[in-house]
Amino acid sequence: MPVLLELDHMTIRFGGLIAVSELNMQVEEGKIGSLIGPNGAGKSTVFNVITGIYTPTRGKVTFKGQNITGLKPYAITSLGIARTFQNIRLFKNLSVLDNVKIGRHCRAGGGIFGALTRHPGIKREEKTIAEKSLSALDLVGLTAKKNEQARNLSYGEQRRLEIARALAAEPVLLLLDEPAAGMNPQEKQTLMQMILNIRQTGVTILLVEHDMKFVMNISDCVDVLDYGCKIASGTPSEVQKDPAVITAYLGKEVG
Ligand SMILES: Nc1ncnc2c1ncn2[C@@H]1O[C@H](COP(=O)(O)OP(=O)(O)OP(=O)(O)O)[C@@H](O)[C@H]1O
Repeated sequence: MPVLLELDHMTIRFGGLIAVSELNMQVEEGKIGSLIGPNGAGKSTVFNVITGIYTPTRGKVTFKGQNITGLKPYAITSLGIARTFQNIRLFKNLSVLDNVKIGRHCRAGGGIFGALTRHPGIKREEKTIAEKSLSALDLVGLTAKKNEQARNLSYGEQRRLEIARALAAEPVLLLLDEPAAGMNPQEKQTLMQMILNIRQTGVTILLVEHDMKFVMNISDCVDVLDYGCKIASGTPSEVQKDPAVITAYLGKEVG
């Protein structure tokens, strides 16, 4: 499969701390990749570099063959990378559907003038936003709750709503930061099926996740970070057997 995302010797420092060092990593089109590692290993920092929140100190990020290093977050989103965050970031007083529509803003071109004048192009655009948002809700199984206030959803549903919002941007690559955090086993099962369904639609997925069972069950390939350095990379079964990974997770079960 062609490589969709590539990090080439990506390094990022915060003052004296090297948070990620010389990271080489690839995500192939159509795959589910995972980035794992103990607390503070640098996983979220990698997501923040890919999405343009941080500019790497050294190295390069390539997406669909284009160098995206140092581009602004909105530019990266409009090229086709969307993400969710570790903590829930919903507008709790808005409806479920409106929360998803917000995720679509990067694809909307009408601007404030068009919105105020109710230009016909804007009406068409609003129709597209509604349709795309509804299909994102369908993918995460929340269609029936579209008119509910986000605050009334269960925890697992709120996390799925965040994924729908990211999907509304019609990403080619979806980054999920600890999607299973805080979920019960039933919610994790639903989430896993949902991620597989999203992949079926052609979206490539990269996740950061602490739940090893979840990672090992769903991933095509796994990269392991420890103290900002990549210590292993491979299929789930290769990574689980890797002595460096076992040492990094000493005392914890990998898989
Ligand atoms: N903006 C920042 N300024 C200074 N240091 C930072 C910043 N962001 C991250 N770090 C540091 O970089 C290192 C990597 O942090 P990061 O959050 O990427 O790890 P992580 O693997 O995602 O951890 P966790 O699993 O706990 O979320 C940590 O030592 C962290 O304290």
